Amino acid sequence: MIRVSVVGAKGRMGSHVVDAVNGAADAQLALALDAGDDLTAITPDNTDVVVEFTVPSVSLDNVLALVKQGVNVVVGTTGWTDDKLAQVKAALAEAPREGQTVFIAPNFAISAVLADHFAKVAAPYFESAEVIELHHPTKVDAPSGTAIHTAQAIGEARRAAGLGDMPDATETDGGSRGQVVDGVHVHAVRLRGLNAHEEVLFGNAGEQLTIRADSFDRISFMPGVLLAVRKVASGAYPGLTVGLDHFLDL
Ligand SMILES: NC(=O)C1=CN([C@@H]2O[C@H](COP(=O)(O)OP(=O)(O)OC[C@H]3O[C@@H](n4cnc5c(N)ncnc54)[C@H](O)[C@@H]3O)[C@@H](O)[C@H]2O)C=CC1
Ligand SMILES: O=C(O)C1=N[C@H](C(=O)O)C[C@H](O)C1
Repeated sequence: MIRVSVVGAKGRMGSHVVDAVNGAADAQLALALDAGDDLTAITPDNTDVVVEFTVPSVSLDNVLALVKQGVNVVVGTTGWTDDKLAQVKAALAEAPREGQTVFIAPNFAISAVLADHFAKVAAPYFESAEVIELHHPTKVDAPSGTAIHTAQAIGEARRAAGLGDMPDATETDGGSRGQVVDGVHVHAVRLRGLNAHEEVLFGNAGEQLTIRADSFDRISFMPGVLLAVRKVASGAYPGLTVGLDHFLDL
């Protein structure tokens, strides 16, 4: 039995994770904590893997504290920058237990992970690429962590293929062209009724490729969360790993 504690357990994602762990034959819920609860209650004596879904402003501090407390962490919260990832790596280097793991996924839905992968494959073949993410209006961050990850993957693939800047004659822009992430324009839509959606547009003269992933319900993230919990509990991924693609045979 994998003993799983959930941090952010009262949130939209955390509450689904509590249900998913309770419904898994090989996992059992240890602690379910939320804002104001004492994180130091989580120790290797009661927990094998912590699942952290909180808010970008607190996630780094939670992860650093949990690493210091000797537990493995699966993180779904967004807001990760290179600087924050470097702090996690440094904390892991000083971790009290050998082989401790932090796993961070911008997105746990298989549709989103595959969309990201297909975008990486397509990127070298197109002159233009833009990312549009569409979410529920209660989301606090924009653009989404997934869209940033996708844009970075496209930027990296374009660089590796020796592609230059994308064609764009815009001379005046009051913000309509979106946020530029690694040379890729990213647009965020917030609309009542939506959950989590992403569209990647690729263009060449006379043709377009659209890759789209839709998460209609938060249950779509749960198989990925449980996969990550199992992989991390196996001890086969010491250190920091980012992206569910590492656990899929892509
Ligand atoms: N990686 C993925 O597949 C997904 C990631 N997300 C990300 O997960 C995060 C959470 O999203 P939601 O669940 O929709 O947000 P939410 O606002 O519904 O839940 C956040 C929870 O964290 C709690 N919290 C705040 N500060 C805390 C602290 N210091 N310690 C413990 N708990 C604390 C809040 O009280 C709340 O219950 C966001 O960053 C979101 O973008 C959301 C969906 C999928
Ligand atoms: O806040 C959300 O809902 C989501 N957040 C993640 C992100 O920012 O990419 C993952 C998914 O898009 C849902």
